[in-house]
Amino acid sequence: MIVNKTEKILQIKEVSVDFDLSGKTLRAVDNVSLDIYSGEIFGLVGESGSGKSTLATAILNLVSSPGQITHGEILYNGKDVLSLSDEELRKYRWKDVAMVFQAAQNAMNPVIRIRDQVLDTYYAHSKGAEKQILDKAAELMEYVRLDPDRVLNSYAHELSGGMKQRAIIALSLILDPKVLILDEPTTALDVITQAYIIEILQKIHKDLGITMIFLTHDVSIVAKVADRVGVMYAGQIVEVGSVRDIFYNPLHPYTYGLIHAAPSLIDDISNRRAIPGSPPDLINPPPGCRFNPRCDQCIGICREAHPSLVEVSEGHMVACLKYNEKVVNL
Ligand SMILES: Nc1ncnc2c1ncn2[C@@H]1O[C@H](COP(=O)(O)OP(=O)(O)OP(=O)(O)O)[C@@H](O)[C@H]1O
Repeated sequence: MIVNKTEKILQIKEVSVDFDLSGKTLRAVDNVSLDIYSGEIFGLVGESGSGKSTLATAILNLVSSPGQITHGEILYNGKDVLSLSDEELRKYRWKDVAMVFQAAQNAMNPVIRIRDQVLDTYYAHSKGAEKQILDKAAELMEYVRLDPDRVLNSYAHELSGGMKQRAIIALSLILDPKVLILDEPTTALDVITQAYIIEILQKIHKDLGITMIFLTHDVSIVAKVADRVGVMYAGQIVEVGSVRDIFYNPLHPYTYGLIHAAPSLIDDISNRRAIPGSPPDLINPPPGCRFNPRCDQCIGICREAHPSLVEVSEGHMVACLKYNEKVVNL
């Protein structure tokens, strides 16, 4: 797949999302700016609670109470997503940008057959003849290597976890979205099924030219599939770069820690190093760099000054005071 680095299909500009929790504000996404290029696979990695899912729901303008997008702009092909009418939003979701939610298998409707879930989804976002929609659903089921007759006539509980996940991926493609967001698409599946689903997603990407955003805490998946990677920590983007930049030349101590904490089957487990401590409470994050309490390279200024995201080489950006010019020159 050729990535067109000049065509930004999504532009996320200084977006913040707050959750109002009994008078206290939890900022789950803090001033995030990110461009997604047409045709790429973008991997967004970070520990649980770093804000990946919240950012994805913001892209769909689907943040629900007590959450709210409190700042910023999201553009899809230049169109302002946050000011779309309800009708425009219905079309935008699924037709322009579709999302496979985390643990979506468990959220399938247990009392209707998959074929009816396909039709319900389709009619919630568009119009069409039933036969045509079901023919297309059958094609997509075959595409994800499921038996269309069997699956379309099944209830969710009649399918294995891996089959349900593939059925949901097929369903997410029913309205030909241009961008597909996958939130932990392989979590809770065994490693063989994980590899199978990743292979199917890579084929979908190659054949359909669809832009994909993978949200995951599993850096090994991202290393395998992504063109570019964004690293999130405590609601902020701390590093963005090509997969090569991130895995061969990680600049942020958190990125380095995340990569070196990941278990590998071929590597000696004793080489793995867990990142000490845990992510901060987002209601009351530490001043300065949010990673400073866990960072082995922390210097005094890191507890006071907030690092901004700076470009250190083409397309490789990092938010660490070591790379902020004024601080480096101190
Ligand atoms: N509906 C909600 N109400 C209150 N707080 C929320 C809500 N949804 C998310 N949060 C908070 O926002 C922060 C970011 O959560 P989010 O689910 O976006 O992270 P994540 O990186 O996707 O993690 P995970 O992979 O575990 O879902 C967390 O502190 C979480 O507790």
